[in-house]
Amino acid sequence: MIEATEGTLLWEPSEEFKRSCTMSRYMRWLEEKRGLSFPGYRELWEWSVTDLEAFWESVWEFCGVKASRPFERVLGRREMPGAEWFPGAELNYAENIFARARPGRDALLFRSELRPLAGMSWDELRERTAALAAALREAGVGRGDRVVAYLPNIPEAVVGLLATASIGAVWSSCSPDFGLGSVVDRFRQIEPKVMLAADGYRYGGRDFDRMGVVARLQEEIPSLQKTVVLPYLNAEPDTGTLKEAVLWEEFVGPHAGAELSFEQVPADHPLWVLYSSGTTGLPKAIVQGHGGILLEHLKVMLLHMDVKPGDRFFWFTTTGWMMWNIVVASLLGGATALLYDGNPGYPDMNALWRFAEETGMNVFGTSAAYITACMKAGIEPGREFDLSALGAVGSTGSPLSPEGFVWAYEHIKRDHWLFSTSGGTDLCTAFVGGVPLLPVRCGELQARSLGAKVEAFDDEGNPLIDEVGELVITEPMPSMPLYFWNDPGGKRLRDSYFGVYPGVWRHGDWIKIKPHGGCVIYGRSDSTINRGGVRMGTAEIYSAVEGVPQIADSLLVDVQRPDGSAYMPLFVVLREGEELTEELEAEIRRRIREYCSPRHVPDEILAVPEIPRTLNGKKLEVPVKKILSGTPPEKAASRDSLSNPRALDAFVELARKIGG
Ligand SMILES: CC(=O)CC(=O)O
Repeated sequence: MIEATEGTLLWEPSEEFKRSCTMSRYMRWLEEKRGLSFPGYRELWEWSVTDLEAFWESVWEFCGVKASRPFERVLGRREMPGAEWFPGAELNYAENIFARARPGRDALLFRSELRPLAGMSWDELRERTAALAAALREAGVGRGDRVVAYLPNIPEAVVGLLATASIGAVWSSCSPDFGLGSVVDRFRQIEPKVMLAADGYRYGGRDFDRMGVVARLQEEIPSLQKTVVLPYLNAEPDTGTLKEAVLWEEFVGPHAGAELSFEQVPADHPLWVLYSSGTTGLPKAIVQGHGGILLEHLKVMLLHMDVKPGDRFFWFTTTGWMMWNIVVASLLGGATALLYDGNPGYPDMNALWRFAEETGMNVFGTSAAYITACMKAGIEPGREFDLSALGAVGSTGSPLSPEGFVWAYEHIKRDHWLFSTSGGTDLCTAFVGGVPLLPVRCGELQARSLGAKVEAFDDEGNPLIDEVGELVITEPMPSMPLYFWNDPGGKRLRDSYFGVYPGVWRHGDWIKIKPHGGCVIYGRSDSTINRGGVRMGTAEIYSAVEGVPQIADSLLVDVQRPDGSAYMPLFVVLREGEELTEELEAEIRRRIREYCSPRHVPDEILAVPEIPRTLNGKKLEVPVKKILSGTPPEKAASRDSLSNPRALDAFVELARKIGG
């Protein structure tokens, strides 16, 4: 039995592992080509966040970026917001993916509840991408136009992204289990020309026909000129109720055999739009660029996740989470990207471990919540499956508990590299996490990533070591948002990240940086709720819940229990004379499932007299979450800053009951 205590040494890379990892090769390359020698990772990291230009230039060179025009400077401007990366360069993200193609080998391996295990070779990926790109062009899509996808995590989504990027258009995806309202709130903002949509999907053995939602999306998004329907659930979906709709094969078929060409775009040309939603307003439509994403993803894949040509890389995700973009980025390392669409707990909790055996998976990435669920289910993947190819397990989404670390070493396999990693949608990367040269300690992320000057700040903006503080990034990173869509003057972007510490990125997580460089993340300091790979701001859930006539107000928090499991209660304030009946609860759950996502249906619905609010009317999500997690109420919230301090009492009482 290994003791689940934070800081316990769980695994050390062997000398051979260290010698052969790409990070070591990069260090040898720096010595040989740049005359730079570093005794260890810590010194390398210090250099990477100090001499930003030299570091990012070396990543460009070492990783062999393909560009039709070189950059004039690495950083035009260094300040945040507004840093300018690689001015002068012209390139294409998709071209860089295909530059690492391994002819005759599988680019993708996929399986879903509807499709058996199958591969797609690099040649086929190229052909399909070329055909779709040509079809999009013919449909009038050009540089800067938006193509959106309401597709599951299947090869067509990867083809869609690469085709869109190849022609310089802008990609954006939502998973088909997102409800109508969430998709409209995202896609309508960016005025797409074309939508690629699946007719439905299967999850946990149940079929979900989405043609009704697709029809409603067409009504709600007037900019759409064409909808391409992928028969995924049904061989012959009924497109009768749709306007300007065409089946996938009819759309791309006439372009079979087209040549794939790559529009050359500046580094800051928009590549895709990701979304992050908070407590108020529409989800932020975050725009990231070809050059910035390419450099950051090459760094993460090659140096931090140590993805090598021929590796089989998997992360359990949907197309509505940035980890899907990371899965696509594994192609930059020459890996085969593994895609899985379905319920990871169906038909039982071994579903993904079975997939790991079938595919000879080398890297198994998932959410901390999934590891905790496996632990609770008492499964024994290491005993039941041949995981001999598995070298690394990655965890993200929320902090992995010490028990989760120990479970992985005791029940997956003793000799593997478990990296817990953290970052987010806003940069589409992990900026704290895996380093193949360092040991794994229980409950810790190994280190801050290269080029990521992550610090813990106190309220006054002083850096902290060995104390919990706000996670900030004090130097620009290339994958930071170029801008938010529809944010003239950049006000919303500034308010979102730079409002607390001017010129410094405040991420919205709590972090402790330990003296030896390991980090512990304590979850969100804001109120985004990430469940099973679907990240949603509470504003969207409130709008679904508060649309129920009997509900006057609501509050949702996702609390992590000490054993790592999640508890997500929804608090509702009922209108005068109403009662929280079973029917009312069912209606609330139905609305959340349909308008937001099934993953955000609460564990429990509880009636409270009032929702605590700040003096300027904001719901007190973080303090309530802290109280329910066991923080003494007087430390969690200052009653003076509340408009209704008495409202806290119900939560303090509940915390006592659940032993928080
Ligand atoms: C890498 C990550 O940070 C993923 C997430 O939690 O959204």
